[in-house]
Amino acid sequence: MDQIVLVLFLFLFPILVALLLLLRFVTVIRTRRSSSGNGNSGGLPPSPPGQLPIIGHLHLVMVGSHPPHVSLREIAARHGGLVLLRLGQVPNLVVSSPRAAEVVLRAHDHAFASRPPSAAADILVGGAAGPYDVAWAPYGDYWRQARKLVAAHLPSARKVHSLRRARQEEVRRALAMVVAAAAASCAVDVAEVVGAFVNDVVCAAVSGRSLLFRHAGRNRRVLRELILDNTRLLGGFNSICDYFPIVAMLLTPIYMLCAGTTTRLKNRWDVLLDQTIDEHVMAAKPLHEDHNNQQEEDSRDFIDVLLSLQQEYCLTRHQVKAILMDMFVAGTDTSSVALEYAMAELIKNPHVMTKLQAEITSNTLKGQEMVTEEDLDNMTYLKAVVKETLRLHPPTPLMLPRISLDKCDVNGYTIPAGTRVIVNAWALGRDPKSWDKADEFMPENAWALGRDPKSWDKADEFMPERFIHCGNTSSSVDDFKGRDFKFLPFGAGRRICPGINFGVVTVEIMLANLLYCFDWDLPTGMNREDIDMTEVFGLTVRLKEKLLLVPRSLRNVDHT
Ligand code: HEM
Repeated sequence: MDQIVLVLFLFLFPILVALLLLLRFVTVIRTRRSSSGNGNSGGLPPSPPGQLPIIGHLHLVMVGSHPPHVSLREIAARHGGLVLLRLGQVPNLVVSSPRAAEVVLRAHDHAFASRPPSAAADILVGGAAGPYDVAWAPYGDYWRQARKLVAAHLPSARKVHSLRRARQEEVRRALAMVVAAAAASCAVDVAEVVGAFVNDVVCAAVSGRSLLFRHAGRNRRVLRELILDNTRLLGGFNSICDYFPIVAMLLTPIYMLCAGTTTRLKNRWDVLLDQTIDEHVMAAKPLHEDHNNQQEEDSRDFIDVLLSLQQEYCLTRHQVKAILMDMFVAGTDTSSVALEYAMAELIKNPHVMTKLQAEITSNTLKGQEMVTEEDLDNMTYLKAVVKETLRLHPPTPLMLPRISLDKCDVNGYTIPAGTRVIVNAWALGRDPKSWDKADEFMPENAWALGRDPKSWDKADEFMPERFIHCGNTSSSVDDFKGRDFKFLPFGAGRRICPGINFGVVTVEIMLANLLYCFDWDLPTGMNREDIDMTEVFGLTVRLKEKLLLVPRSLRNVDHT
């Protein structure tokens, strides 16, 4: 098989290169005509020099020591908040300034409400009409229905509230892992503790009655692996098929090989999802006549809800599985990454940790063994710490890609229909023009001229206080709701994350308890400066090196 692929590759490669060069020639001529025809105004946004034949600007994003969101910020610093990059064959509009983000995500919300085609999503969650989940579905009737269904039943404020007891149980279970390490004076791998916790919280909400994925066991490990593989395949710039669609079409055998990895992943998902759906079907109880029975409604997990609405929404099993996969992937990795970064920043900034611990302790009844969700209401500093973490480390730094449905005008530039859009949420959160004090060091017009990275210092600092105005933060999720375009960890517009309430409360309750029950130190011999914040890029970013911290118990937690 490998030899056949090689022969085909050697035979087809020269033809392919010739075709791509021809295509490139035609594109350059068309681009020049379009720019000269429009003059400065109404032309395409600026593009950095250094575009290469065939790969375009791909090397500027992919090659080098920085992950793509950092490279893209450097490009923006030199060429502006709106830049056009040709990645492979595909034009990409990179949005890195709050003003440009507001025009794209608010003024032209409709034009940019779709997702670009993704070869991996087509296989993992796709059907005849494209992806059948919510996150990758193209804008249209199917997406509207699926999103309505998800938003009304899983992450709605009422449902999130009804799940608080289950969350508290999962917090207790996670704390037990830490208690054991504290008793033995051992370091814990923070990602492992918070990853297991978030996994169990999401599983409790999605497939509550089923223990298939929950708690230590093989299936939970498998689920974790599947989620990581999904974020690797769906994120980033490594999908040849997405950036070279003609290559994918012409070199079918190679395309099949690329697709092989994704198909194997999809098959593994199918086994787990079919098993848990079957389990639910077998155990299904007829719904009580009285559909308003709140208790009964609250006790149903998301799979119960999906199955009961399957006929009304005309959902196939394939579509049910696509939506479920979305919930596991979108709900799990994002919150656990946020928790890990929060702990990393707190250990690097001990004065913040001390202040936060004082606030948590003073807002929790004396003698109470754990913080409850009711206690969180008055913890303004905790909410500021979570916001500051998401500002500096948005778990999906480039959000999810969009595509322009129609030709439109953005800040005087013409954006052709079919342009992919990358919003760099990571760069928005560190834009020194937007974030306190950083402006002191900047001449007003420096953005367009390029800047000395040294002057990004303050915007790069972890300062939760910047979210506290007159001793108060606005309600926990207000700043996240996509109205403030310098801070978009959950995106904005019609495709904004529907899981904000769910994600934020999951992060807040776990973080509060980790700091209420324990003091945290670095392993012996390690200094704060030794903490390696190098990131691994994917749909979500994560720390490359394990964050190992030594807990010391502050109070007894009954974890039996
Ligand atoms: C800290 C936690 C989370 C973060 C930082 C986060 C971030 C994001 C971002 C940036 C997007 C893309 C928005 C856009 O294109 O404008 C998104 C979409 C999405 N998120 Fe979240 N998310 C989190 C938690 C959750 C949870 C808990 C769920 C579900 C239980 C969820 C479900 C989704 C779905 C379904 C979409 C796709 C929305 C669409 O395309 O219409 N997320 N999320």
